[in-house]
Amino acid sequence: MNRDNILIRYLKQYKWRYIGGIITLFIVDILNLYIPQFTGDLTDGLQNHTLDMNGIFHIILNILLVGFTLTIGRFLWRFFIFGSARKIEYHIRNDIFGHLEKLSLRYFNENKTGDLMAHCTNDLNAVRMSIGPGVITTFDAIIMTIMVLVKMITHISLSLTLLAVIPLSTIAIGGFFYGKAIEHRFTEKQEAFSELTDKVQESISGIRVIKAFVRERYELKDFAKSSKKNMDKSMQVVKLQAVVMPLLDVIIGLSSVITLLYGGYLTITGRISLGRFIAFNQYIGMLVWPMLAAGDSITIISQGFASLKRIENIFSEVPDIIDFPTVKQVDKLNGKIELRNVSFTYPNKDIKALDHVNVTIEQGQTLAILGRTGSGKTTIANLLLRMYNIDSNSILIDDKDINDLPLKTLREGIAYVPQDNFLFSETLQNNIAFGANTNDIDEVIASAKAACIHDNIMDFPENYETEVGERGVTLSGGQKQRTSIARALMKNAPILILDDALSAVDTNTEEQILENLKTNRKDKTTIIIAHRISTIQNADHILVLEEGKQAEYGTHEQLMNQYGIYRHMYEKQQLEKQISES
Ligand SMILES: Nc1ncnc2c1ncn2[C@@H]1O[C@H](COP(=O)(O)OP(=O)(O)OP(=O)(O)O)[C@@H](O)[C@H]1O
Repeated sequence: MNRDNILIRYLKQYKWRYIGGIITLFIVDILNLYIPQFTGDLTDGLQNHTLDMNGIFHIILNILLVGFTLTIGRFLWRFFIFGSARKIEYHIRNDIFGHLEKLSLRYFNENKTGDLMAHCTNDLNAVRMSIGPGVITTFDAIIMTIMVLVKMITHISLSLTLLAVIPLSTIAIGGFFYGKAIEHRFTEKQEAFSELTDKVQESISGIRVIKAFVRERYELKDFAKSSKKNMDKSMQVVKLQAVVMPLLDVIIGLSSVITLLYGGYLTITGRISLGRFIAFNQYIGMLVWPMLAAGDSITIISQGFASLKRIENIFSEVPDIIDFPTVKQVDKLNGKIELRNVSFTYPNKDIKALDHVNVTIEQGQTLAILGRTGSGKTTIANLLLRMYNIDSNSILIDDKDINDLPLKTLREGIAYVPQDNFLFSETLQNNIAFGANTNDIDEVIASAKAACIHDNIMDFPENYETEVGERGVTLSGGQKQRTSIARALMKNAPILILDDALSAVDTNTEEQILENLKTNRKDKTTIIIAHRISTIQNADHILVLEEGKQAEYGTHEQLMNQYGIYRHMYEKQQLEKQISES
């Protein structure tokens, strides 16, 4: 979708409203032209004594009627065009969000949250301004200019009108270069704003760390730097406007002086009447606005284009984790998993996160993954969830290549407890029911009981209605972890992945949760990533990773007999246990 297509697609949807708005604007501008004509007729009538009181009332009535129609017309074009611009802004914002949701983790690893937020707020605002006030100002300026010129030529004098056109042409030429310059400066201003938004977002999210490390002063300095950059870039836009706007005034002033001089001469020499001279002055006054508006509309539209280009960058990002053409019709998973010689390197990294890993788990079995930090455990979870693409026939689920499974079926078939236990700023009930098709409180309670968090929740004043704050800040680490387990259990998926999900619970609770899993997840597959051998020793298969490589693989007994890393870890942990108990 290129930049023109984005706008045209949305504008097309509202074309009748835009056409209605522009026609109304056209009518308003035509009617506007009659007011100078009426006042001119009034002046001539009074000067030549050709008007009686009835005639005066008649002209005033006409002015009032035109005034009334103008009021309605102005309401209508505002309603049509400003209303459509707001609606288009609403649609683009939703579409950006929808598109962002389709993009892979790679995109979010490479792009900052604050930057994306700025696209959805500030840039969209600039686009709305260009398709609302920008459109109105441009059309109004063009229509008004043409009409006034026609009226001046037909009603007053061709030579006078030509004098008025000369400054107009300089504005048109200058406007082109001004537009380019303002678009460039505005892009820089929006980039600085993105950076600033990102700084605010990151600092507020990390406020606990900032306080704990007493980095408030440093952060403030850093923030002030971003804020200054934002101000400087805004000032560059303002400076350009500040130079150009008075120049417009000068051009307009010069044009008025010349035309007034020449118009005065024509009146004195009797070539035009006094009434026409007055009407002409009013027409000149009516040309001032379109000329000023030309500056405004160039600014607004150029800024809109600069922002549209930035928004277009999001839309042009093609989602890379999608259903491939080879996708098969599969509605649900059973739970057999096979990793065949899996090797994987993260985008923009040289080191292999996984290196020739081979694992087979039948439906209903449990696989435990052990290994030092950074050995590739979470990477296996990422690949099973297809957060990143992997070569065909490396991972098979239910004997089918993972790339041939519909993404929806795959992710619906896996319940995942991530390491960071992210919770939404919602009630506990809604958080636990997040991935399930129901919000039923009995099911929520059953899952919470299985995750050993129910008793804690019942101690909260509002029980399951308790709001957990942003990212779950009002809960302890262990409570967050068990809520996250409850959320995964409630999904009741054929495959469950627990990524270091029992690290913040004591050994008794851990045992209880593992026991509950055994009964609740009979015939369902479970992958447990852990550091404690006590967590995983009953698993059907144990995979020990070392720098992405499959160091050991087997059951507890088999690995104990190998006298390798696993046995070493086991003995070390046993010793630690004995020391802590003594
Ligand atoms: N999004 C990413 N982009 C680039 N490299 C990554 C990314 N995530 C992880 N890595 C790298 O891949 C390797 C394996 O990371 P992974 O998260 O799988 O380790 P892990 O065994 O789960 O570690 P831990 O026990 O600390 O959670 C590490 O070297 C890590 O730096």
